[in-house]
Amino acid sequence: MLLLPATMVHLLLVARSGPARLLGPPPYLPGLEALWSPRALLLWLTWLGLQAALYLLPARKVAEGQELKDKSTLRYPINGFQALVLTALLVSLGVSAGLPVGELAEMLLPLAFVATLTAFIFSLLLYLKALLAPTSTLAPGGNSGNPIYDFFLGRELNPRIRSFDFKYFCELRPGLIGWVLINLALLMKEAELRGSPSLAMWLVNGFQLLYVGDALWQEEAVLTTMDITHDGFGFMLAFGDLAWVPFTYSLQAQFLLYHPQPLGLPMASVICLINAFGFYIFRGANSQKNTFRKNPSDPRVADLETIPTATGRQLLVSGWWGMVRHPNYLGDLIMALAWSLPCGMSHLLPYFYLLYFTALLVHREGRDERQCLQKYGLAWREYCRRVPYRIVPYIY
Ligand SMILES: NC(=O)C1=CN([C@@H]2O[C@H](COP(=O)(O)OP(=O)(O)OC[C@H]3O[C@@H](n4cnc5c(N)ncnc54)[C@H](OP(=O)(O)O)[C@@H]3O)[C@@H](O)[C@H]2O)C=CC1
Ligand SMILES: CC(C)CCC[C@@H](C)[C@H]1CC=C2C3=C(CC[C@@]21C)[C@@]1(C)CC[C@H](O)C[C@@H]1CC3
Repeated sequence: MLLLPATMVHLLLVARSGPARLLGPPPYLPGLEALWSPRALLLWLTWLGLQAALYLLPARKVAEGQELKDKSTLRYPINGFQALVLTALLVSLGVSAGLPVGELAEMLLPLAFVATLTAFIFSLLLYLKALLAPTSTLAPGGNSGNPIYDFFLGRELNPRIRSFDFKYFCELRPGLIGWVLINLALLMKEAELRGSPSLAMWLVNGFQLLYVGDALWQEEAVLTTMDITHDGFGFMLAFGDLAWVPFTYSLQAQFLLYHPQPLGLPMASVICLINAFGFYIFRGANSQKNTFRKNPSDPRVADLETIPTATGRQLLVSGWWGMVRHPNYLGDLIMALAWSLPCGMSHLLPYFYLLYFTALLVHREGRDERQCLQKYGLAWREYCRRVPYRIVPYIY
């Protein structure tokens, strides 16, 4: 809990330092005056308020989540993409009225600090709220009796006030949309400093906007992820969603602002192809599974080979899910590589996301395997026999 915020601050400091050495010591230790700013606090609270207001707007659809322990289901508004578009409109209006969005680039440190503070306070409130929650609403993990462990993992599965779902809100809105807004601010700052944004900055902005736009367009799919169906809402997700995502996922754009990299058109085209290839696998695999889970007789998936399980559900064993057991992770990792390549090969720092993400997905894959083995038993073993590789064909 201390190491994660410290790592984030280290990354922010190193990205703006001359040598930009990921593995070196931080260039300096920031004093409280560099971290604390009432303006950053006000900006951050306004941002959270705006995203909460957009969440409460009428949605194009209200989706039902997975069945809970007590056989009930929760309802979720599907209006994340709408929130992204409305935020973009508001930011465009602000920019045309002279709002200095580029200045955000200089406020990242105090903003990351207030986001971390918010995550700590929020997690504490969530922990206290869980003390009053009925046992049926608690998450399978995160209720060990060890307060530090439970504070980290989160005790309540879907903490809500009326229909406002805190975990679902945080997972997709303030952090994910904040990430692309920070990228945009870095792009505008670069244009201000150097006359126009570099090609590398355009690519990083474009690729990551595509990723975030896609996540919000496919918002309903998040309802079946283990974060929503299995994990409690505690410090790990609160900090991950509110601070880690916007301030470390934008590291490549931060690096480019302080360390401009030459990028020619031929190399840029190759990088675009790599991103497109990763996105094709990522989206293809995710859509195939989502379509199949919604309706196995859908003509787009009806011809795929499957393994029956004792639960009545089937497992896909051909198509994307017959290639490796987590084809979506493979696509995601290929995209992560494409986001770092525009930053050149001179530094390790822009590759931090790729390294961290590999570790996160390998760990996540292990967790998912254990849950699937528990859920599907012998059928899962048969699936593993038929599809022996986890993420990368013939390698892992
Ligand atoms: N950028 C980031 O920081 C992160 C991105 N992600 C991305 O989010 C997306 C969702 O990831 P995540 O929730 O981890 O995992 P998945 O979308 O891969 O979901 C795993 C679930 O899929 C179902 N499943 C597994 N194998 C099969 C099969 N052969 N046939 C049918 N169903 C199967 C099982 O659930 P069931 O059988 O119950 O349906 C399993 O529990 C991924 O694309 C991932 O890359 C994830 C984490 C972080
Ligand atoms: C702080 C820790 C080291 C780890 C925190 C993990 C979180 C940052 C991630 C856990 C699962 C996530 C998902 C996404 C973003 C990152 C977190 C919140 C997506 C929303 C990214 C876009 C994809 O299309 C869907 C993802 C679902 C899981």
